[in-house]
Amino acid sequence: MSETLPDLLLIGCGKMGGAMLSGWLERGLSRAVVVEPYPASAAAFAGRASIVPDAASIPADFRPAAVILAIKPQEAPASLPAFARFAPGGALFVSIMAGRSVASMRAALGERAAVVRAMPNTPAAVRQGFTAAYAAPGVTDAQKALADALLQAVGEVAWVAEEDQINPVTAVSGGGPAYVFLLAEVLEKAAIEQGLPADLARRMARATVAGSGALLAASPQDAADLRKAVTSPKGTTERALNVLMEPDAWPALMSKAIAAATDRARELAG
Ligand SMILES: NC(=O)C1=CN([C@@H]2O[C@H](COP(=O)(O)OP(=O)(O)OC[C@H]3O[C@@H](n4cnc5c(N)ncnc54)[C@H](O)[C@@H]3O)[C@@H](O)[C@H]2O)C=CC1
Ligand SMILES: O=C(O)[C@@H]1CCC=N1
Repeated sequence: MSETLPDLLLIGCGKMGGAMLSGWLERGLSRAVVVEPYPASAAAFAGRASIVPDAASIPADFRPAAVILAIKPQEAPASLPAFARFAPGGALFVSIMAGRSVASMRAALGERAAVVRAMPNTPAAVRQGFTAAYAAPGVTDAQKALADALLQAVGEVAWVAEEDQINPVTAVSGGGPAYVFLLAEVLEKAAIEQGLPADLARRMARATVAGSGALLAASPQDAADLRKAVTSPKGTTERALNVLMEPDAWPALMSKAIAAATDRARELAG
């Protein structure tokens, strides 16, 4: 992997596109053009990337190696045709849109467009993301290597062999940070209910989630073993886990939640 990432065109600089751009800029990017109609969304990148409001304003001489599609999946049919002109030049389209299928993107970009579907997550902003990616037929080895380098620049990467596998990935790791942040929220609330001051509850919840994540990242042990290491026989944690791990509690709820999100990703195929 080269030290500096190649020229990129980012379409949509919202929460996820912005998170990835932060990571790429930190890593070193030769040139980035960002198409973002709402100036406030991209304001944090002024001076570090060229920000333009629409496809017509992209500098005529700009030849991006990759075009990152980071708009909402519902906006793709109306927005993508304006970028089809980059396909014949060999640009790789990397879509992070939930659900939106390769077939529907090629309907807008041209049937020969080289497309990778990737599903990152917001820890990419601190280069600790996880992305699973799928390379559509026709993507060359060099293009796949380019996508891999871009995605690795903001965290860990895995490739899947079947396009549909991106949909459960979207449910698990794409949305996963939201479930972890929800854990911090409900832990804080429960601490306050037990009489702790609000500022202490907030600090405890954040530090516990962040510290546990750091331990999990650093440890070769399974999550279950790290859990068991906290759980003294006949102790306090065991009492809490008896509630959380009842058959209709966390395990069943998580299965139901992930199935619901996977179904929604499939609905967004287009
Ligand atoms: N937020 C997340 O954690 C993740 C989001 N994604 C995917 O990333 C995509 C973006 O999601 P978010 O960043 O959350 O949404 P967002 O709403 O924060 O960002 C979308 C951005 O696109 C801009 N935009 C709209 N139309 C445009 C156009 N025609 N040209 C250029 N920019 C345009 C909007 O102004 C906005 O800033 C979605 O497809 C989503 O499925 C994927 C993984 C995780
Ligand atoms: O909620 C969503 O649809 C997007 C995809 C994964 C995370 N955010």
